Amino acid sequence: MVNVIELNNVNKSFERFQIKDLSMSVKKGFVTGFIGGNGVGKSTTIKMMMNLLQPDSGTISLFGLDYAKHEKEIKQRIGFVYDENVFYEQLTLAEMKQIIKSAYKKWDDQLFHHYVQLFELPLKQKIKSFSKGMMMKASLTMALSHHAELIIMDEPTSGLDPIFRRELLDILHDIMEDGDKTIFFSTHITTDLDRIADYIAFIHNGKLMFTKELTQIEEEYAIVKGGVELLDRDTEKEFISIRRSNHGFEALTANKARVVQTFGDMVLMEKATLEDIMFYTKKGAGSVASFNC
Ligand SMILES: Nc1ncnc2c1ncn2[C@@H]1O[C@H](COP(=O)(O)OP(=O)(O)OP(=O)(O)O)[C@@H](O)[C@H]1O
Repeated sequence: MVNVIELNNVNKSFERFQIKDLSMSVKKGFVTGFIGGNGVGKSTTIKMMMNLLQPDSGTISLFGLDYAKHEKEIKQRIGFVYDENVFYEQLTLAEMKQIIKSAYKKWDDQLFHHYVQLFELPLKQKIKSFSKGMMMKASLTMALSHHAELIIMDEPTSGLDPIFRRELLDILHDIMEDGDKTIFFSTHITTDLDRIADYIAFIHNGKLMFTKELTQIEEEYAIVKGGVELLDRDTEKEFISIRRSNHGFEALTANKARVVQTFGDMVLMEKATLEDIMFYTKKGAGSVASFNC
Protein backbone atom coordinates (compact mmCIF):
# COMPACT_ATOMS: atom_id res chain seq x y z
CA MET A 1 0.00 0.00 0.00
CA VAL A 2 1.28 3.45 -0.92
CA ASN A 3 1.78 6.07 1.76
CA VAL A 4 0.76 9.57 0.80
CA ILE A 5 2.20 11.15 3.95
CA GLU A 6 5.24 9.91 5.84
CA LEU A 7 6.73 11.36 8.99
CA ASN A 8 9.90 9.76 10.29
CA ASN A 9 11.30 10.43 13.75
CA VAL A 10 9.96 13.98 13.78
CA ASN A 11 10.80 16.17 16.77
CA LYS A 12 9.63 19.70 17.47
CA SER A 13 10.11 21.60 20.72
CA PHE A 14 8.34 24.67 21.97
CA GLU A 15 9.04 26.19 25.36
CA ARG A 16 6.46 24.04 27.12
CA PHE A 17 5.64 21.33 24.63
CA GLN A 18 7.37 18.73 22.50
CA ILE A 19 6.49 16.46 19.60
CA LYS A 20 8.58 13.42 20.44
CA ASP A 21 10.08 11.16 17.83
CA LEU A 22 6.86 11.00 15.86
CA SER A 23 6.73 8.50 13.01
CA MET A 24 3.48 7.97 11.15
CA SER A 25 2.17 7.24 7.70
CA VAL A 26 -1.12 7.97 5.95
CA LYS A 27 -2.27 5.45 3.38
CA LYS A 28 -3.40 6.40 -0.09
CA GLY A 29 -7.08 5.87 -0.86
CA PHE A 30 -8.28 5.90 2.75
CA VAL A 31 -9.69 8.27 5.36
CA THR A 32 -7.50 8.67 8.43
CA GLY A 33 -8.91 10.43 11.50
CA PHE A 34 -6.36 12.15 13.75
CA ILE A 35 -7.55 12.18 17.35
CA GLY A 36 -6.26 13.43 20.67
CA GLY A 37 -7.25 15.81 23.48
CA ASN A 38 -6.64 19.55 23.67
CA GLY A 39 -3.07 20.69 23.25
CA VAL A 40 -1.57 17.26 22.47
CA GLY A 41 0.03 18.32 19.18
CA LYS A 42 -2.53 17.72 16.41
CA SER A 43 -2.34 21.20 14.86
CA THR A 44 1.44 21.27 15.27
CA THR A 45 1.71 17.97 13.40
CA ILE A 46 -0.63 19.16 10.65
CA LYS A 47 1.29 22.41 10.29
CA MET A 48 4.48 20.39 9.82
CA MET A 49 2.71 18.23 7.21
CA MET A 50 1.82 21.46 5.40
CA ASN A 51 5.33 22.93 5.76
CA LEU A 52 3.89 25.84 7.74
CA LEU A 53 6.21 24.81 10.55
CA GLN A 54 9.56 23.01 10.25
CA PRO A 55 10.56 20.12 12.48
CA ASP A 56 13.74 20.42 14.58
CA SER A 57 14.74 16.97 13.33
CA GLY A 58 13.28 14.06 11.36
CA THR A 59 11.89 13.89 7.84
CA ILE A 60 8.50 14.60 6.29
CA SER A 61 7.47 13.56 2.80
CA LEU A 62 4.22 13.86 0.86
CA PHE A 63 3.61 11.77 -2.26
CA GLY A 64 7.17 10.53 -1.73
CA LEU A 65 8.50 14.08 -2.24
CA ASP A 66 10.15 16.44 0.22
CA TYR A 67 9.29 20.10 0.67
CA ALA A 68 12.87 21.30 0.23
CA LYS A 69 12.80 20.44 -3.47
CA HIS A 70 9.14 20.00 -4.37
CA GLU A 71 7.08 22.45 -2.32
CA LYS A 72 5.09 23.84 -5.29
CA GLU A 73 4.20 20.43 -6.66
CA ILE A 74 3.17 19.11 -3.26
CA LYS A 75 0.94 22.12 -2.50
CA GLN A 76 -0.80 21.77 -5.88
CA ARG A 77 -1.86 18.28 -4.91
CA ILE A 78 -3.25 19.13 -1.45
CA GLY A 79 -6.57 20.67 -0.45
CA PHE A 80 -6.07 22.19 2.97
CA VAL A 81 -8.77 23.20 5.42
CA TYR A 82 -7.57 25.05 8.47
CA ASP A 83 -9.61 25.89 11.56
CA GLU A 84 -8.72 29.57 11.41
CA ASN A 85 -9.74 32.13 8.82
CA VAL A 86 -7.12 32.27 6.09
CA PHE A 87 -9.06 34.58 3.75
CA TYR A 88 -8.85 38.35 3.26
CA GLU A 89 -11.90 39.45 5.19
CA GLN A 90 -12.50 42.62 3.19
CA LEU A 91 -13.06 40.59 0.01
CA THR A 92 -16.16 38.79 -1.17
CA LEU A 93 -16.03 35.06 -1.77
CA ALA A 94 -16.04 35.66 -5.54
CA GLU A 95 -13.03 37.99 -5.22
CA MET A 96 -11.19 35.60 -2.92
CA LYS A 97 -11.80 32.80 -5.38
CA GLN A 98 -10.01 34.75 -8.13
CA ILE A 99 -6.91 34.98 -5.94
CA ILE A 100 -6.92 31.32 -4.91
CA LYS A 101 -7.76 30.15 -8.42
CA SER A 102 -4.61 31.77 -9.80
CA ALA A 103 -2.48 29.58 -7.51
CA TYR A 104 -3.79 26.23 -8.82
CA LYS A 105 -3.16 24.67 -12.21
CA LYS A 106 -6.14 22.34 -11.94
CA TRP A 107 -8.64 24.89 -10.63
CA ASP A 108 -12.19 23.96 -11.72
CA ASP A 109 -14.72 26.81 -11.76
CA GLN A 110 -17.59 24.42 -12.38
CA LEU A 111 -16.71 22.43 -9.30
CA PHE A 112 -16.33 25.64 -7.30
CA HIS A 113 -19.86 26.75 -8.28
CA HIS A 114 -21.19 23.28 -7.54
CA TYR A 115 -20.02 23.54 -3.93
CA VAL A 116 -21.07 27.20 -3.60
CA GLN A 117 -24.59 26.12 -4.50
CA LEU A 118 -24.52 23.00 -2.40
CA PHE A 119 -23.34 24.95 0.66
CA GLU A 120 -25.63 27.90 -0.16
CA LEU A 121 -22.75 30.36 0.09
CA PRO A 122 -23.23 34.02 -0.90
CA LEU A 123 -20.67 34.93 -3.55
CA LYS A 124 -21.05 38.69 -3.22
CA GLN A 125 -21.01 39.05 0.55
CA LYS A 126 -17.83 40.16 2.32
CA ILE A 127 -16.08 37.30 4.07
CA LYS A 128 -15.86 39.27 7.32
CA SER A 129 -19.63 38.89 7.71
CA PHE A 130 -19.51 35.08 7.39
CA SER A 131 -20.49 32.92 10.36
CA LYS A 132 -18.09 30.22 11.57
CA GLY A 133 -20.02 27.57 9.67
CA MET A 134 -20.03 29.64 6.47
CA MET A 135 -16.30 30.19 6.83
CA MET A 136 -15.71 26.47 7.14
CA LYS A 137 -17.90 25.81 4.09
CA ALA A 138 -15.98 28.45 2.13
CA SER A 139 -12.68 26.87 3.17
CA LEU A 140 -13.91 23.47 2.08
CA THR A 141 -15.16 24.82 -1.23
CA MET A 142 -11.70 26.21 -1.99
CA ALA A 143 -10.00 22.98 -0.92
CA LEU A 144 -12.30 20.82 -3.05
CA SER A 145 -12.20 22.94 -6.22
CA HIS A 146 -8.76 22.12 -7.57
CA HIS A 147 -8.90 18.34 -7.84
CA ALA A 148 -6.61 17.76 -4.88
CA GLU A 149 -5.47 14.17 -4.37
CA LEU A 150 -5.02 14.67 -0.65
CA ILE A 151 -7.37 16.62 1.61
CA ILE A 152 -5.86 17.66 4.95
CA MET A 153 -8.20 19.26 7.45
CA ASP A 154 -7.65 20.61 10.93
CA GLU A 155 -10.87 20.27 12.92
CA PRO A 156 -13.23 20.66 9.94
CA THR A 157 -16.36 19.79 11.89
CA SER A 158 -15.76 22.04 14.91
CA GLY A 159 -18.35 24.79 15.14
CA LEU A 160 -20.66 23.14 12.62
CA ASP A 161 -24.22 22.20 13.44
CA PRO A 162 -25.01 18.47 13.53
CA ILE A 163 -26.92 18.53 10.25
CA PHE A 164 -24.14 20.15 8.28
CA ARG A 165 -21.58 17.93 10.01
CA ARG A 166 -23.44 14.94 8.69
CA GLU A 167 -23.75 16.48 5.24
CA LEU A 168 -20.05 17.21 5.24
CA LEU A 169 -19.26 13.61 6.10
CA ASP A 170 -21.49 12.51 3.20
CA ILE A 171 -19.60 14.85 0.87
CA LEU A 172 -16.28 13.46 2.07
CA HIS A 173 -17.66 9.98 1.55
CA ASP A 174 -18.58 10.87 -2.06
CA ILE A 175 -15.12 12.32 -2.66
CA MET A 176 -13.62 8.99 -1.64
CA GLU A 177 -15.70 7.07 -4.19
CA ASP A 178 -13.15 7.30 -7.02
CA GLY A 179 -10.56 5.48 -4.92
CA ASP A 180 -7.67 7.82 -5.71
CA LYS A 181 -8.24 10.40 -3.03
CA THR A 182 -6.91 10.43 0.51
CA ILE A 183 -8.33 12.32 3.47
CA PHE A 184 -6.52 13.12 6.71
CA PHE A 185 -8.34 15.16 9.32
CA SER A 186 -8.11 15.98 13.00
CA THR A 187 -11.19 16.06 15.17
CA HIS A 188 -12.44 16.14 18.71
CA ILE A 189 -15.80 14.76 17.64
CA THR A 190 -14.85 11.12 17.58
CA THR A 191 -18.34 9.94 16.72
CA ASP A 192 -17.85 11.52 13.28
CA LEU A 193 -15.12 9.00 12.65
CA ASP A 194 -17.37 5.97 13.03
CA ARG A 195 -19.17 7.18 9.92
CA ILE A 196 -16.20 7.68 7.70
CA ALA A 197 -12.71 6.76 8.96
CA ASP A 198 -10.76 3.70 7.84
CA TYR A 199 -7.75 4.42 10.05
CA ILE A 200 -7.33 6.23 13.35
CA ALA A 201 -4.09 7.92 14.36
CA PHE A 202 -4.07 8.75 18.07
CA ILE A 203 -1.68 11.30 19.54
CA HIS A 204 -1.20 12.02 23.22
CA ASN A 205 1.22 14.53 24.78
CA GLY A 206 3.21 14.86 21.57
CA LYS A 207 3.65 11.10 21.13
CA LEU A 208 1.88 8.94 18.59
CA MET A 209 0.11 6.22 20.56
CA PHE A 210 -0.98 4.26 17.48
CA THR A 211 -2.25 4.27 13.92
CA LYS A 212 -4.72 1.42 13.50
CA GLU A 213 -7.61 0.38 11.34
CA LEU A 214 -10.92 1.24 12.98
CA THR A 215 -11.93 -2.41 12.75
CA GLN A 216 -8.70 -3.48 14.47
CA ILE A 217 -9.43 -1.08 17.33
CA GLU A 218 -12.85 -2.66 17.72
CA GLU A 219 -11.24 -6.10 17.86
CA GLU A 220 -8.56 -5.20 20.39
CA TYR A 221 -10.01 -2.62 22.78
CA ALA A 222 -12.82 -3.02 25.29
CA ILE A 223 -14.21 -1.54 28.47
CA VAL A 224 -14.08 -4.18 31.17
CA LYS A 225 -16.33 -4.10 34.24
CA GLY A 226 -16.07 -6.22 37.34
CA GLY A 227 -15.68 -6.42 41.10
CA VAL A 228 -12.63 -4.83 42.70
CA GLU A 229 -11.76 -8.15 44.36
CA LEU A 230 -10.59 -9.32 40.91
CA LEU A 231 -7.83 -6.72 40.86
CA ASP A 232 -4.32 -7.34 42.12
CA ARG A 233 -0.83 -6.34 41.00
CA ASP A 234 -0.84 -8.95 38.24
CA THR A 235 -4.35 -8.60 36.87
CA GLU A 236 -4.12 -4.80 36.85
CA LYS A 237 -1.40 -5.12 34.21
CA GLU A 238 -4.11 -6.06 31.69
CA PHE A 239 -5.40 -2.49 31.70
CA ILE A 240 -4.38 0.90 30.35
CA SER A 241 -6.08 2.51 33.32
CA ILE A 242 -8.67 1.56 35.88
CA ARG A 243 -11.53 3.54 37.33
CA ARG A 244 -12.71 2.37 40.74
CA SER A 245 -15.99 3.15 42.44
CA ASN A 246 -18.04 1.70 45.28
CA HIS A 247 -19.76 -0.57 42.76
CA GLY A 248 -16.64 -2.12 41.26
CA PHE A 249 -14.10 -1.23 38.59
CA GLU A 250 -14.27 -0.14 35.01
CA ALA A 251 -11.11 -0.31 32.91
CA LEU A 252 -9.79 -0.09 29.37
CA THR A 253 -7.94 -3.00 27.83
CA ALA A 254 -6.07 -3.05 24.53
CA ASN A 255 -6.12 -6.84 24.56
CA LYS A 256 -9.61 -8.30 24.77
CA ALA A 257 -8.41 -11.85 24.18
CA ARG A 258 -6.07 -11.79 27.17
CA VAL A 259 -8.77 -10.36 29.43
CA VAL A 260 -10.99 -13.30 28.49
CA GLN A 261 -8.12 -15.67 29.35
CA THR A 262 -7.46 -13.96 32.67
CA PHE A 263 -10.98 -13.29 33.92
CA GLY A 264 -13.22 -15.61 31.93
CA ASP A 265 -16.87 -14.72 32.52
CA MET A 266 -16.21 -12.99 35.83
CA VAL A 267 -16.13 -9.64 34.03
CA LEU A 268 -18.39 -7.83 31.57
CA MET A 269 -16.93 -6.49 28.36
CA GLU A 270 -18.35 -3.62 26.33
CA LYS A 271 -17.29 -1.91 23.13
CA ALA A 272 -14.75 0.85 23.82
CA THR A 273 -15.49 4.06 21.95
CA LEU A 274 -12.68 6.28 20.68
CA GLU A 275 -13.67 8.69 23.43
CA ASP A 276 -13.16 5.90 26.00
CA ILE A 277 -9.72 5.20 24.54
CA MET A 278 -8.74 8.86 24.73
CA PHE A 279 -10.13 9.26 28.25
CA TYR A 280 -8.52 6.18 29.77
CA THR A 281 -5.21 6.79 28.00
CA LYS A 282 -5.07 10.31 29.42
CA LYS A 283 -5.77 8.95 32.92
CA GLY A 284 -3.21 6.20 32.46
CA ALA A 285 -0.62 8.53 30.87
CA GLY A 286 1.64 5.72 29.78
CA SER A 287 1.56 3.51 32.87
CA VAL A 288 -1.19 1.54 34.55
CA ALA A 289 -3.02 3.93 36.80
CA SER A 290 -6.06 3.74 39.00
CA PHE A 291 -8.38 6.57 39.74
CA ASN A 292 -11.47 6.84 41.87
CA CYS A 293 -14.81 8.32 41.01
N1 LIG B 1 4.20 28.57 18.14
C1 LIG B 1 4.12 28.02 19.34
N2 LIG B 1 4.93 28.43 20.34
C2 LIG B 1 4.87 27.86 21.57
N3 LIG B 1 4.02 26.87 21.90
C3 LIG B 1 3.19 26.43 20.94
C4 LIG B 1 3.20 26.97 19.61
N4 LIG B 1 2.27 26.32 18.89
C5 LIG B 1 1.71 25.41 19.70
N5 LIG B 1 2.26 25.48 20.94
C6 LIG B 1 1.91 24.64 22.08
O1 LIG B 1 2.01 23.29 21.69
C7 LIG B 1 0.99 22.51 22.32
C8 LIG B 1 0.25 21.71 21.26
O2 LIG B 1 -0.53 22.60 20.48
P1 LIG B 1 -1.41 22.11 19.26
O3 LIG B 1 -2.09 23.34 18.72
O4 LIG B 1 -0.58 21.32 18.34
O5 LIG B 1 -2.46 21.16 19.98
P2 LIG B 1 -3.80 20.48 19.43
O6 LIG B 1 -3.68 19.02 19.71
O7 LIG B 1 -4.07 20.89 18.04
O8 LIG B 1 -4.87 21.10 20.43
P3 LIG B 1 -6.40 21.56 20.24
O9 LIG B 1 -7.17 20.32 19.96
O10 LIG B 1 -6.72 22.16 21.56
O11 LIG B 1 -6.44 22.56 19.11
C9 LIG B 1 0.13 23.48 23.11
O12 LIG B 1 0.53 23.43 24.46
C10 LIG B 1 0.46 24.82 22.51
O13 LIG B 1 0.35 25.84 23.48
